[in-house]
Amino acid sequence: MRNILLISTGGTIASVKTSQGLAPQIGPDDLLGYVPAHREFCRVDTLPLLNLDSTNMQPHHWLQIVGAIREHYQRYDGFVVCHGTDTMAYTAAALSYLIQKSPKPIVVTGAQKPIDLDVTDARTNLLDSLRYASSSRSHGVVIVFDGKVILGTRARKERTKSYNAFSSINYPYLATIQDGRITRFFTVPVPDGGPVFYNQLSCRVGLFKLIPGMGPQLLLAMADSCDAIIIESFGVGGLPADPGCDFTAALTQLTGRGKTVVMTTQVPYEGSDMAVYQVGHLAKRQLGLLESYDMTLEATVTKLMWILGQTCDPARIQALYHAPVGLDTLYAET
Ligand SMILES: NC(=O)C[C@H](N)C(=O)O
Repeated sequence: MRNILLISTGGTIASVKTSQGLAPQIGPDDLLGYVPAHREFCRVDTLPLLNLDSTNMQPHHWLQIVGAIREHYQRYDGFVVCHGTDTMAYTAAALSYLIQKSPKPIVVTGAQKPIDLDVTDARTNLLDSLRYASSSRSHGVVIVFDGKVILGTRARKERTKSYNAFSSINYPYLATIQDGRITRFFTVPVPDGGPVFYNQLSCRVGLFKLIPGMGPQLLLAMADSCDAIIIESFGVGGLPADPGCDFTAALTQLTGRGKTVVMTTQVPYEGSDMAVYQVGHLAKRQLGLLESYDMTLEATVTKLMWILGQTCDPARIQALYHAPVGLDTLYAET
């Protein structure tokens, strides 16, 4: 029988109704009490780590989760982290950078409805997660939700209310879980030499979402508090150069100040490719912008936080950014 550590951090799964709306109050022992069938395939210990609506989840909380997994890594075969859905994709991506090459599974899960309701997705999600974490064929950071297994670097919350809240972006689902049966579509090889833990992040990463008519002033204002700025542009990625809102001078200024600037897209699927159009080509070739290609925004943000936690050397930042981690990108730029 496999030994699993269940770590609770709050979220709807652990919430109860209060006069001010849902608030997380159910601890991990009680969560486990709702899924007695887990006893057929695993032994579970519990760790009440945090009690947050995931809107309040901060990078220092990610480091706390990593610290807990690191401390108990040798003692358990797998880990299940119960988490709110709102920022779950960020946490799963952050854990994928902070715990690399893990031969043991680290499953992040949650629910759209509290576990104490009669009609809820919480019990299925928790039981599926324990089952996936109990398999010797599982490893690395994943989200298990609504019967799907999604790579930690590829998840995005796409629905605010439905049970099928999460999608895998620009990458197939690893597996489905239905009626207790895991169907694996392919096996991601376990990298040698793991696990590798990291314990530093930088919060000096910002996001600038472009809308028509917006000038570069706000972007420039971000420079004081950010070492890396992600520009969420249109289509495959480009920068306006209209005389009324020309971004060229602002970008030259930012990169001249040593800022890392990454282009990503507002379009949900298929990613960026700045070389396609003149509006992107110039920014990439002349202004030295990086781009996210097929990476999710969540992965781009947390990868930059992880990189800036280690170095401020531009060449090293670029090299780390372009090196795929946890299959976060299928593009390798040299
Ligand atoms: N479904 C949920 O878990 C939403 C909740 N607000 C959270 O992210 O903590």
